[in-house]
Amino acid sequence: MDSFSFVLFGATGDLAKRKIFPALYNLFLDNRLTAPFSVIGLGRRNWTDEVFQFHVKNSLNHFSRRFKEHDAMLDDFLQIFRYCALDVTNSEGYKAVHELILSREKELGILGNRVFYLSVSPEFFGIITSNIEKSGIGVSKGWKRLVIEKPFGRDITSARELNKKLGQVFEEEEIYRIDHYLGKQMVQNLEALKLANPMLQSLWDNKNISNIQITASETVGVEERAAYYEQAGAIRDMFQNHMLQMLMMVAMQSPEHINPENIRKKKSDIMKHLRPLNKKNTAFHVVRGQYGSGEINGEQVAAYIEEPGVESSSRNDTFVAARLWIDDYCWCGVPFYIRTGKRMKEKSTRVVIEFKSPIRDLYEDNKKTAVPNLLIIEISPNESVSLQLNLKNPAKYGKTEPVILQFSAPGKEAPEAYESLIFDTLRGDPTFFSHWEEVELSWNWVQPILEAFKDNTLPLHSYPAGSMGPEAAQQLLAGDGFIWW
Ligand SMILES: NC(=O)C1=CN([C@@H]2O[C@H](COP(=O)(O)OP(=O)(O)OC[C@H]3O[C@@H](n4cnc5c(N)ncnc54)[C@H](OP(=O)(O)O)[C@@H]3O)[C@@H](O)[C@H]2O)C=CC1
Ligand SMILES: O=C1O[C@H](COP(=O)(O)O)[C@@H](O)[C@H](O)[C@H]1O
Repeated sequence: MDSFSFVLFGATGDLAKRKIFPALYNLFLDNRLTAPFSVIGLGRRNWTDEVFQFHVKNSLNHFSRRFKEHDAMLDDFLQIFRYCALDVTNSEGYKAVHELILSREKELGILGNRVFYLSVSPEFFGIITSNIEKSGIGVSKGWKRLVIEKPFGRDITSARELNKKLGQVFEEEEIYRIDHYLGKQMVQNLEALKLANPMLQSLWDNKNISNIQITASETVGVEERAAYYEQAGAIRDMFQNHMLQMLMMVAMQSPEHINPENIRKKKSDIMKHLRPLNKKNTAFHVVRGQYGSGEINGEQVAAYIEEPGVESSSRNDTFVAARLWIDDYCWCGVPFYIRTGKRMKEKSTRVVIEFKSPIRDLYEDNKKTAVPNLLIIEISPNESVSLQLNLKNPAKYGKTEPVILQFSAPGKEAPEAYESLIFDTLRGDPTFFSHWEEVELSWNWVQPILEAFKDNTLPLHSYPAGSMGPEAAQQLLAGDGFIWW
């Protein structure tokens, strides 16, 4: 690993304290940050280095499971942090940032490699990159990398505009677009599951698979994010990015050689073969929902339209389900079902692969008890891979019964998503970041849905909080002879 400066815009904000500082700390504790490095936090608040270091310590106390008071490693870690007050819209302010970066590079022997991490509202992405260029802080003897958070635009037009702005300062290879789902160990494992297991690889196609389901259900509601969520809805918040990224990871063909370029190409190929929606057929393939009041874990919760900051007339989507078709030789004829929603029955992100069921024909007597073979990949929170098989139970006179073989992945010890994504940024591995081509193709695919939602040409189904979404989402599969697993 090279030495580097980590310049964090939005260092006083929520994401920095919850995810970025704990991720850096874990990497530090694990000796994965071996070369000299400097962290420079930026925000509008008038903080000193000491106040900033105290803030980082507090964040670790709350959000890092490895925090220990009075730890020598902790003290060493905090000493690396410096703070500079900056209003990102004021180009003059970048001079002080530049001086601080240079003086720390000199002091620590850092070779000019710089990460610019934009943990700020996307409205600032353009102005910050332009000021990085104007101020000269992007010019050094080393490499430069830009890390940005979602949302990347709010539709195809704004995403293209944003990308054009970033492209004036950074090359595509220098831009690391975070989709934290790509940092989850089980999403990264989707690739290995196929590639390292010829048995599964040989079954991964339309000859053997009847349908694939991807679910991300959450029990939380809109929380304190109504201002953002009212503009986003489930379609922009989860579907366009996390859900489509998981689809690409599940469906992509194995490249001959594993490298970031080949993986990206294979992922983009999936998006290129997604059958496009249009105004007429969107209602047939997409279900829009919004939670009503209900009960979750024994507690009564309010309807979406009663949440603070939400208009009582809001028709925003808190649930989306869709049927997608990939028109290529491998997946032709296999429906992919995707659903995501807030205030659902359980917190679970999972991929279920349902295999075709010849057993029903072979064992007439067992028609009612035999189930299809399922490969269930639980992405979070209980990382695991399970296989549902049918076996005869001698205690029940040889009746066939479903049995589950399960492997539980070591969730707690594995690096968290941000840890592995920040580490990949530092070592320059873009495999698990969203490439512009994938982002553009994703926006392009969801665009008719955005328009249908805006024009209200799709019904808005209410679902009780604590359920698995509206009945219409069940019907989406029932019409094809399937059920959600
Ligand atoms: N929080 C989360 O869990 C997640 C967040 N994200 C994304 O991460 C990004 C940051 O989100 P989050 O941390 O929640 O946001 P916050 O509102 O908590 O923090 C915003 C940060 O931006 C800084 N800021 C705002 N205006 C200016 C300005 N004019 N000049 C300089 N700094 C400014 C604030 O500094 P100060 O207050 O000191 O001015 C603060 O540090 C967003 O893009 C968000 O969509 C993505 C996934 C999850
Ligand atoms: O990006 C987002 O993801 C979270 C869900 O993430 P998870 O890692 O807990 O599955 C979601 O709650 C949030 O609305 C969205 O912005």
